[in-house]
Amino acid sequence: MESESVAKAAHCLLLPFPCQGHVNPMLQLLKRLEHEGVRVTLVLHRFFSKKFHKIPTSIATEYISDGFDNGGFEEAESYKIYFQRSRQVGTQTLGELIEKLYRSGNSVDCIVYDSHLSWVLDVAKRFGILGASFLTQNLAVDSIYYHVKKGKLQIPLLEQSVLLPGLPLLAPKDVPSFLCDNESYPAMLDYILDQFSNIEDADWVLCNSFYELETDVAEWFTKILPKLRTIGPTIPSMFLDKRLEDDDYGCALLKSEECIKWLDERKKGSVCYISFGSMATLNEEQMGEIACALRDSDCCFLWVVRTTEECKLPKDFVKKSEKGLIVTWCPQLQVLAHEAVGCFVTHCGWNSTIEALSLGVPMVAMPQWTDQTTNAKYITDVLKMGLRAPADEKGIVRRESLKNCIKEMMETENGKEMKKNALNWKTLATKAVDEGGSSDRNITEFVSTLLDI
Ligand SMILES: O=c1ccn([C@@H]2O[C@H](COP(=O)(O)OP(=O)(O)O[C@H]3O[C@H](CO)[C@@H](O)[C@H](O)[C@H]3O)[C@@H](O)[C@H]2O)c(=O)[nH]1
Repeated sequence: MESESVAKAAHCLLLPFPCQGHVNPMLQLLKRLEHEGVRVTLVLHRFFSKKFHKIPTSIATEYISDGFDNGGFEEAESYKIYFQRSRQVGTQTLGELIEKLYRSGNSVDCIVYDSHLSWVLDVAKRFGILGASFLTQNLAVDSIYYHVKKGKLQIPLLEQSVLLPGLPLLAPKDVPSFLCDNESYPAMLDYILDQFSNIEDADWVLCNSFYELETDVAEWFTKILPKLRTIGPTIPSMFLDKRLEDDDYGCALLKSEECIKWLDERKKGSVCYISFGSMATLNEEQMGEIACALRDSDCCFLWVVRTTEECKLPKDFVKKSEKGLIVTWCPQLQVLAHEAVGCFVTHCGWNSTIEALSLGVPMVAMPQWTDQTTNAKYITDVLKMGLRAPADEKGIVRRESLKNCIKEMMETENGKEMKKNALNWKTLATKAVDEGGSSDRNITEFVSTLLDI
């Protein structure tokens, strides 16, 4: 009876930004809210839902349109056109969805939306619904963008370093890439900054980070945004506090290939795992340098090369051997949790970064763009659990540099020290989400607001 009345009390829509790196943390929050007795509906962009390899049937799912139902960003003529039209059509179709739900007696109390979809807050307000903005990048990056949006940091950042409250001194190479080069992707930069156009009006601001990880910047930010709460790492409980069983991500854009059996046959700490996430595209020269670094390294390797990137591999490169395995997609958390994995060469997407620190895996940072440059700075200088592979004047990380970084991580005392630091972060991350931890308390506080409605 009790759970029935709770279920009636709160219905929350969760609306992720349509890409893998944004849907994963939202799904974890969804499962946690469900676990606490909140009724949740996942709202997906229609084009995005078609890309999924699997969406669990247990998740109540609804759809909205962004005006590009067949291809999303890829269908639009430009980012600018996509962002304008998706805001307009999204506003309309989300409103229609809420009305439809009302008519079927399924009224909505709160919408948790990816902060990149800031227009959702206007829709929530129009219907008198609570709006919770979900920051899927970390507070350091959010703070930098916030300062730019509020006119407190002038861009482009050329030569000068930046010092902001609660953050280390950031050289131009450490700030989000769009702030140094604000001309290549002006529409994308505007869109990113727009996360902070109305954030003060959100009823809640949730962030996929944890207090112990970003204490100083969290303290500063909560003075500006009193409703800001860290709720991460939003990775499946089975990899952290183990409170929820059989709790994998559940939604995947791509089908994972078998690689755990291959890892099972490798020695503890002997494999270097390489992945550049779901979006980054490397040029052929860079792919060739990575291939040679891996071929010439003493360690084994597991390398994720998405199907769209495979044509850039050197023609004669062997895809499966004793030493190495190339897959098009893998169950990354299981891979990072595997004892054979000794280090992770990463593009430093925030999910990959927080997953690696939650599983105690040291990293070699090869940031490509956006927030990844700032995450790389954190991995090396703040978390002290990795090295940044130096790039040359063309922006390419050469084979010798990468090989040396991998060797240092896997074979030296310095590498051992970083592994120790990584394991320390793993402990702190687990504590944050475990019962009574900082993120757990913040989620409980958020849930109690929903249940009080
Ligand atoms: O073979 C793979 C490779 C990746 N993943 C998962 O895919 C996600 C990738 O996310 P992330 O590391 O954040 O990279 P992107 O997909 O590139 O994410 C985009 O979104 C992030 C969150 O905003 C940003 O930090 C990144 O810079 C941006 O590129 C992670 O959960 C991984 O576990 C897999 O499951 N299997």
